[in-house]
Amino acid sequence: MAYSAAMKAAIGALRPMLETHGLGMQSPEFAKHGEHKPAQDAPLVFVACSGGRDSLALAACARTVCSAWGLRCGALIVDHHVQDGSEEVARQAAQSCNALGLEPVMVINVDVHDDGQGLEAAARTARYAALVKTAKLWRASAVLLAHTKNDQAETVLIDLIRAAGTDAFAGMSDEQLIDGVLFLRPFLTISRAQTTQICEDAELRYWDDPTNGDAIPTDTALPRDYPLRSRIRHDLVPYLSAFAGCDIVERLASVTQIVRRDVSALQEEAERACAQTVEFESGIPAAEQQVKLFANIDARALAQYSEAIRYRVIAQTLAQCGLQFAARHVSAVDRLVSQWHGQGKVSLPSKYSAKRKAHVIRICEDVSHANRRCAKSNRS
Ligand SMILES: Nc1ncnc2c1ncn2[C@@H]1O[C@H](COP(=O)(O)OP(=O)(O)OP(=O)(O)O)[C@@H](O)[C@H]1O
Repeated sequence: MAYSAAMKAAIGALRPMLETHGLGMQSPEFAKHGEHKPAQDAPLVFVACSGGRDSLALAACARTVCSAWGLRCGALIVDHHVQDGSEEVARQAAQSCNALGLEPVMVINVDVHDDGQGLEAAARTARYAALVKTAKLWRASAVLLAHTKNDQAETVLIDLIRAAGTDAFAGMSDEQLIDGVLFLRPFLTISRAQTTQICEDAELRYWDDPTNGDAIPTDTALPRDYPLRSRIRHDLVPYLSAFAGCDIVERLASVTQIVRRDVSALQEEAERACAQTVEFESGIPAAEQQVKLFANIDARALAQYSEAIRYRVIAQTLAQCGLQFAARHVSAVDRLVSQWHGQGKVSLPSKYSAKRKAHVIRICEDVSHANRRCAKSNRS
């Protein structure tokens, strides 16, 4: 395999991230250069591979690093069956991963149900569920995702368009625990041009998703029915770069690194505040329905915190109750905390509402407020 500058940069990004998570060299005997056969019970790292340039480049780099350090390295390819020819794309991706020497290489078929969130979001939900399930089954130490610096910049712009608040500038995290499975994004400092170069150097045949709009000339705007991410990549990013006279991907990606530090400090404080002021309890499940979570917020205790922390605690609480809420719901609940004058309940999505009685704000289904006995809190 050719060790181009792009490959060296990508491996340089991957190695410290694996080491940070205890996935470094498995034995001093692996200090010698070259490939080493991992022990049967060596930690297993999976690459989530779509067959695109980014994840095939990651597969090549991960296989190189893992075989040098005595780690096992496999690939998970999810076939969503939502596009024509997806079986062939998955088959080709599996073939490339096998040829690179990854093992095991698995194609996972998923059913995508669009319950109103949109096909793209439904596919993502199904994909992560499949990755989590398989990673657990194989007791994998980590699943690597190939989001690049370009994906990061596009994510910031998408979130800004959707008015996601401060966290929009933080972009994606380079590590994330989902249902107990560690997901790592080692390529957030690597560009799409670099992953393309790695694939070309290694003669890896990658697939370009037609909805990315790569086939449409750069001077023609993508039709509005293309995914937002594709339109941002194809139209907005080049426009912003030309407008600002700089590489806007580079700028946005470096902003995320700065903001992530601040956001994680705020988030840690919010989690502490949440532990001190919110209690969750299970609602009574209707037949065959999932148990719903209700919450009791100690409004007097929460009022001691700054607005920034209060908003995070409330947002976190609503999210944990499984609600798809908007910013206006958070500020309305906050008014029960910070501008309390005996006002009525705040209506929330999914037939939930928030109602304050004495110093306790109870968040539950509307019908359950009626059954509310005096909400107890062990704090006064
Ligand atoms: N079908 C899939 N199977 C397994 N992993 C996937 C799949 N789709 C996406 N991923 C993982 O999620 C990452 C981000 O997905 P996204 O759809 O944003 O990227 P992509 O354009 O498909 O990236 P790539 O160029 O690697 O294919 C991918 O790089 C890959 O690691």
